[in-house]
Amino acid sequence: MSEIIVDPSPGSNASAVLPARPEAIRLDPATTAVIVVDMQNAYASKGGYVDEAGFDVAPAAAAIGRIAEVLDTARAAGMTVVFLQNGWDADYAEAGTPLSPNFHKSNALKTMRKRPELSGKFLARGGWDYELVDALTPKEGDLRVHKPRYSAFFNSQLDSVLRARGIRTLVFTGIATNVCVESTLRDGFHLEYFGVLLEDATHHLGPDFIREATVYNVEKFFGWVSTVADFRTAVSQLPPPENQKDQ
Ligand SMILES: C/C(=C/NC(N)=O)C(=O)O
Repeated sequence: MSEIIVDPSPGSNASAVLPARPEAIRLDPATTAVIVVDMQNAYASKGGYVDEAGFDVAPAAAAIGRIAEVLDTARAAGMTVVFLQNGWDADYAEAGTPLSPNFHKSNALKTMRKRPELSGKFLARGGWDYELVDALTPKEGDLRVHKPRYSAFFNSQLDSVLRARGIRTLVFTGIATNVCVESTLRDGFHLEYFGVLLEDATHHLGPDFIREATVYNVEKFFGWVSTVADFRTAVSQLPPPENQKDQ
């Protein structure tokens, strides 16, 4: 039996076949975006929100290195890179009132209410916590999209930014595997995007079984699962895009 290769953009003349579970998937750089989910100090640095709320941020360091590798490979192939940044305005109007479930479920808001000395510190635009980690600074041509909830498809510019570029496939990296990464990949599925999770370029919040649950969900129901090494091997074989030739 021949290998099944899922092809989100049939007819493209330059594409890479990414080994993935449950099937290989074809990546056309013109219609593929790498999505970097919330690689902000809040989620990946000591002293940020997640650390202060009692989660382990140490494993984020390994994810940062692997994401940097993915981005170098993607940019060299001419893929779109989108950095998502989670948070709200400095007055927290976007965070919601007690009529919003976010007010009650956000661990950032809860931690600040419990420890008033931290008030105004977490996930506020303009603050250190909201900023991307230094090691993952966007380069020329990369896009940044602000998001106020776990799924980047709600109350954000993401869908129109992707549609305007003809993007069909989203390759996911970032934090947290089981919260914003999974929420965004799931909503992308319902909007007809093909979602690929690079499982070792993400970090989860909570016990390890929750990471396994996300990987299972993606592989079985919502998309495809692959690795940084397979992404690098497959995508680095592509010719450089026209605008990068002879440079
Ligand atoms: C818990 C949490 C997750 N965010 C994310 N980027 O996955 C939060 O924002 O409070």
